[in-house]
Amino acid sequence: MPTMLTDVFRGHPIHLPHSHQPDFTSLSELPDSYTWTPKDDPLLDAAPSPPAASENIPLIDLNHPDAANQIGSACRTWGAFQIANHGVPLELLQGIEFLTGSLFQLPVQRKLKAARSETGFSGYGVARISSFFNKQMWSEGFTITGSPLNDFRKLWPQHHLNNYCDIVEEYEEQMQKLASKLMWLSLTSLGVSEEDIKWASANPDLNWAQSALQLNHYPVCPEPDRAMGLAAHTDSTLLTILHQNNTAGLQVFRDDLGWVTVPPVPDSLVVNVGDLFHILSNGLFKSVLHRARVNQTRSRLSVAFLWGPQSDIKISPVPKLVSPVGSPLYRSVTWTEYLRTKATHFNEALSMIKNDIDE
Ligand SMILES: C=C1C[C@]23C[C@H]1CC[C@H]2[C@@]12CCC[C@@](C)(C(=O)O1)[C@H]2[C@@H]3C(=O)O
Ligand SMILES: O=C(O)CCC(=O)C(=O)O
Ligand SMILES: [Fe+2]
Repeated sequence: MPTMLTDVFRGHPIHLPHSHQPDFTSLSELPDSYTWTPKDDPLLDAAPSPPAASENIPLIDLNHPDAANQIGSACRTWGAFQIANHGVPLELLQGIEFLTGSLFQLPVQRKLKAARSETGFSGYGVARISSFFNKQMWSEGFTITGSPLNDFRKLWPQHHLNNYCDIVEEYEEQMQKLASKLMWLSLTSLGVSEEDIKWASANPDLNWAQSALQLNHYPVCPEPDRAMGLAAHTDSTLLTILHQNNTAGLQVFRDDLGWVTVPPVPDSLVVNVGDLFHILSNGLFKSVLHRARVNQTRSRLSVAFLWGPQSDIKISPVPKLVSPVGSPLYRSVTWTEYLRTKATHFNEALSMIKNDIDE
C-alpha cells in the first residue's frame, strides 16, 4: 500500500497558529502582522518597466478541434489557462461553492473543532506555506483528501452530512476525469503518447492518480492593497483545477508582464501547471507562480483540485522530451517525496531535484 496523502506530513510537523486566527469580520484596520511589504515578499509589487500591454491567460473552449494545441501552447507560455465547455455540471460547481460558503460561515469555534493537526493533512486552518512567511495571510482554508466524513462530522449535524459528502465525492470524480483529459491533451501536443508514459494510462479508471481539495476563503479586508490572501507559490501537483466565485483575486506571474489578474469567467475553470508536470515535461511546461489578493467589499471563495500520481509512482522527464544528446533536467521523484521536500524547502524544492548538468 503506497503512502496516502493523509500520511505525507506525519514526520514533518509544522507549527500553524490556527487558533490565533483573528475574527476577520471585526477588524476595521489591518493589524501589523497582516501588513505585507516588499521585505516580506520581494515580488510583492513586481511590475515590468515599461508597463506591459494588458494580456491574459487564454480562455480555451474544450470542444474546439484545436484545443490540444491551444492547451499545449498555454502550458508553455503561461503555465495556466481557463477552460469553457469542460463538461462539469454547473449544478456541481454551484454545489461545491455553496458547501464552501457554508463551511466558512460557521463560527470560528466550530471550525476549530476540525482544525488540521501539526502533522495532519486534512482539516481547517491557515495555508501550509504560512510557516515560510513572517506575515500572516488574509485567508482561511480547509483541506480534504479521501472521504471528508470524519472532518465534516465535527462541523455539521448529521442531516447535512450525506449531502455534503456526496457533493465532494462527485466533484472529485468529475475533476479527476477532467484533469486526466487535460493532461493527455497537453501531452499529445508535445507528441507524447500512452506508450511513452507507462504509469499514466488515459483509461478512465485512473487508479494511478490521487488528489486533494483545498477550499479557500478570503474575507472582506479593510486594507486590501497592504494585505495578502495567499502568498506567491507554485503548486506541487501535476495539474490544479480551480473554481473561483465571481470575485477576482487570483494572479499569475510572468517574467515579462509581472502579476496578471485572472478574471472570473462564469462557468469556466482555471487550470494551473504544477511542479510535477514541469518535471515530467522536462521543463517545457511552466509551473506557474500564482497568488491570491483580497478585496475591500466582496469576500472571495475558491476551490482547488490538486491532482497528482499515487505515491509509489516515480515522476521523471519523459525520455522523448529529453534531446538525444542532452540529459534530463530533473531527477525522478514521487509525489510524497516532493511534497515533503516542499514542506521543508518551499520554493527551493524544484531546484533541489534539478540535475547538475555539466556545461
Ligand atoms: C497536496 C498538497 C498540495 C498543497 C500541500 C498539500 C495539501 C494542500 C496544498 C496547498 C493548497 C494551498 C497552497 C499550497 C501551496 C499550500 O500551502 O497547501 C498547496 C500545497 C502545494 O501545492 O504545495
Ligand atoms: O484562491 C485562489 O485563487 C488560489 C488558490 C491556490 O492557489 C491554491 O489553493 O493552491
Ligand atoms: Fe495554488
